[in-house]
Amino acid sequence: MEHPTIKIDNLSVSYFNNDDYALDNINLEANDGEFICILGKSGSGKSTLIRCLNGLIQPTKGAVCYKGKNLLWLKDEQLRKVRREMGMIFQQFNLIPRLTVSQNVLTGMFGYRSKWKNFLGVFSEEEKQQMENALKLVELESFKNKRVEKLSGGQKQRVGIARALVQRPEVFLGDEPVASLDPGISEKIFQLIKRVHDEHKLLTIINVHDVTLAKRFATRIIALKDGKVIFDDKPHLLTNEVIGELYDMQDTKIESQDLNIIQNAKD
Ligand SMILES: Nc1ncnc2c1ncn2[C@@H]1O[C@H](COP(=O)(O)OP(=O)(O)OP(=O)(O)O)[C@@H](O)[C@H]1O
Repeated sequence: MEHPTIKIDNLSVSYFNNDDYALDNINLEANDGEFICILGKSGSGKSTLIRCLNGLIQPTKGAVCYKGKNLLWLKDEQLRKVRREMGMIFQQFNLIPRLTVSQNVLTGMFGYRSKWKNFLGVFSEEEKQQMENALKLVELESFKNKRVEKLSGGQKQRVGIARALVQRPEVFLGDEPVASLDPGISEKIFQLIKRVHDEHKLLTIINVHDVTLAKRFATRIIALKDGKVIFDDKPHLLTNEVIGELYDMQDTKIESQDLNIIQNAKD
């Protein structure tokens, strides 16, 4: 039997092992080809959910399964393999600032190589070619010898995408990847993520505050409120009423310009 790429069963997470749940009984399946955006107010549980998907956070109750395997049951080596198949980008980029663009991208291959090769920093011609291809896709070939600390936020996120790409991922995760970027740059980063998604036929799951971006790029939107899923459907079905409920604006008539205010109101 074919398993869903990701299946979440009765997932709850409490950071303090008490009744205060960051995620409260989540159930969902996600499959290759889906471009899922997770929406929700600050503190609604978006980051917690995305970090459960690759085992960075463990469930307090319930299970996260990747291709039919419960992450909790995997041995360290198996979990490393799963993580290798899940490229991830972050709000603060998580790059190594003093290293160059190409060195940062090459670190994305570490999961495929021996420890001593990583320690010595020796890469084959094929690996270097993979790095060049990824930099070409994110249009940073001419920056490859530049230190990452000298780059703009948008360029740093493109390095993050290239690093995730050389992992040869099957799942692409983003934890607020555009929250620190200007709207125009955010749009470009989403276009790039969509291109990577389409070319590699990935399952993409991205946390985002920007309702407009989510509606434009996602094939499915999941909305979280207080750790619970309150909407899980196609973007065009995300009505202003649901958006109002999501952001506690039920009594306000939401006009399209309000979406810009919502998306910029992080806290
Ligand atoms: N490391 C942690 N220790 C304790 N509580 C945490 C931790 N991380 C998150 N929480 C709590 O869990 C809840 C969900 O947080 P989470 O970061 O998942 O939400 P979020 O929707 O991603 O928020 P934001 O948009 O601000 O990043 C919040 O109440 C938060 O305070």
